[in-house]
Amino acid sequence: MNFTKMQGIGNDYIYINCFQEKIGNPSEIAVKLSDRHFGVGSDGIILIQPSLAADCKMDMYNADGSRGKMCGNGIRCVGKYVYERGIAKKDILTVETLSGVKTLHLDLDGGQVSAVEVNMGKPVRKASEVPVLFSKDRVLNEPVIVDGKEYRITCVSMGNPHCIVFVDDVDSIKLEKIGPLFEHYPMFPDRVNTEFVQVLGKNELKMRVWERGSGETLACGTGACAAACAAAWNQFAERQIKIHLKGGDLSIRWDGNSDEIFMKGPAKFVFDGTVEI
Ligand SMILES: N[C@@H](CCC[C@H](N)C(=O)O)C(=O)O
Repeated sequence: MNFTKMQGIGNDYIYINCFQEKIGNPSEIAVKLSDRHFGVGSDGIILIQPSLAADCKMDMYNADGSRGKMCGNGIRCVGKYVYERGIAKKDILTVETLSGVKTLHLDLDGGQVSAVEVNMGKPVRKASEVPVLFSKDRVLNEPVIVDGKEYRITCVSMGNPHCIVFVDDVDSIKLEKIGPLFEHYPMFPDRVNTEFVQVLGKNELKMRVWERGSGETLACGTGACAAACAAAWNQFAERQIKIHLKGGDLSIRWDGNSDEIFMKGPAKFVFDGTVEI
């Protein structure tokens, strides 16, 4: 099978062009290829497929084989792939995802895509949409006890579920230990992506993420949007925010009129390859 490895600020996935390849067992392939010792090595796989509703469709699987409904860093890479590999030579693209059709604006530089802005849609702040078992309709800065310590959580759905935890110092968080405890916390029946966020200023956040199904990743696009929303919602920050993640920076803008969140950042090819599956 032919594949292309790509990354968006270090959140790396294996992209499979399903205009050409047919795969019947994506979950198994995600587990096999994502393995960093016995496979290609990635945070998961993303299938680029034909769509009746948009220029293409994206179907993503985490490294453990579970399916994600949306992937912010992945969708920017899909935009670059679709444009540069000639599937749709348009600087405004639409991509169908399990959480709806998203519109992408490509920045072009000498025929190459240098950055992509994605309309990520409206954040959903209802607890039932995350989904989270909580007596309140909205989970805003609520206390929870994890591993004997109190954390304050805010829950946001960006098509996929996020639990945002504001902390004083993200670097001191023992993510390998605390990440899985949040992911499997009984309050989240579908597991959850957890973002630990430090407020650096009204327009600047620093974030580390433990992703459902992939563990610590260098960045999470939907997580960055959820963190921006949670920060504004808690009045810790304004609606235009730069977020520093381990793998690089994302610019997030939450439009006050439309309630839509726009995420902008880079997308890069790493290499093309062929693998036996
Ligand atoms: N890395 C992604 C999100 C991938 C899916 C997530 N782990 C889930 O299961 O919801 C991003 O950049 O948004």
